[in-house]
Amino acid sequence: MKTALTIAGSDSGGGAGIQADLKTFSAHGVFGMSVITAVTAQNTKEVRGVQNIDVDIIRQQIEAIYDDLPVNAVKIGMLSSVEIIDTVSSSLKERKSQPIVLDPVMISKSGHSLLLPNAVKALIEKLVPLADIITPNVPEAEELTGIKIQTEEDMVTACKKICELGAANVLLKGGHLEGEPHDLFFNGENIHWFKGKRVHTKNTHGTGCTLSSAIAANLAKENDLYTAVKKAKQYISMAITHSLDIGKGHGPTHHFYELYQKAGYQQ
Ligand SMILES: Nc1ncnc2c1ncn2[C@@H]1O[C@H](COP(=O)(O)OP(=O)(O)O)[C@@H](O)[C@H]1O
Ligand SMILES: Cc1ncc(COP(=O)(O)OP(=O)(O)O)c(N)n1
Repeated sequence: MKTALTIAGSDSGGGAGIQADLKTFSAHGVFGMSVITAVTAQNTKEVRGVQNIDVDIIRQQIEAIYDDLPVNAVKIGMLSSVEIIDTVSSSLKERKSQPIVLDPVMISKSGHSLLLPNAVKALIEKLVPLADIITPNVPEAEELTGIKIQTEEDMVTACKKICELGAANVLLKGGHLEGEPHDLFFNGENIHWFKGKRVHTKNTHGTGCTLSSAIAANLAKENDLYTAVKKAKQYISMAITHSLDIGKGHGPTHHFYELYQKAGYQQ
């Protein structure tokens, strides 16, 4: 069985973070492992509190996994401080080889900051060059590049700038723009649009986490990067189509393996 590791924060409400990642891995038939970097007190409406995990225990979690278990792909999510970014990047550098998907989590849908402002520079310098692909949403790409993104042309300009920052590949998610949710893939040379159809629902909590961990799961299963993104886009579209109307805020994406099989999702 293939394996994937998520290095991210815990969402007590189960819709985003580590919980969304592990559900996504399972739905792909991939064995999931986790390194928890922060615990959030969160539900579909709000983030009430955040407790970062001590960097020593973050390092120990990574070492415990790599000293014993195979890791076929890694997804990085919420790493909120410079210290945590330094710890994770230096530990992963030592362990090389596996593909890394970086979701540069900055702010939750409910508006809570999940990355300290002084940590953006560390994310760019330490994590971006380590990743095989980075998957910012529009506000995150704006923060990384300083470019205001309002159109698909702006997305192209921002993707190119993110590659200049050292990213090998970029998937800039278009969910925050008006119109259909088209995501732009740029590999440093060519662009490709992964087109979506907007599902008119408020239940989109954890969409970014779900997409990035689906890419990681598909990479763990030895798909090439383009195919991994293509399948992940199919997966997130279904996960939003069948999202759950639970909680009083943004309900979560849906992750049942049988549902995806019935809908014809090609694993
Ligand atoms: N309402 C929607 N219907 C269909 N796809 C969507 C919708 N909202 C977002 N997406 C897709 O979900 C993925 C996550 O996008 P986005 O919401 O922009 O990221 P984030 O959760 O990081 O803010 C992208 O592939 C995006 O195109
Ligand atoms: C613990 C934790 N990590 C990441 C996020 C952000 O997740 P995302 O998939 O971008 O979903 P929304 O917050 O935008 O719904 C999070 N909320 N919590």
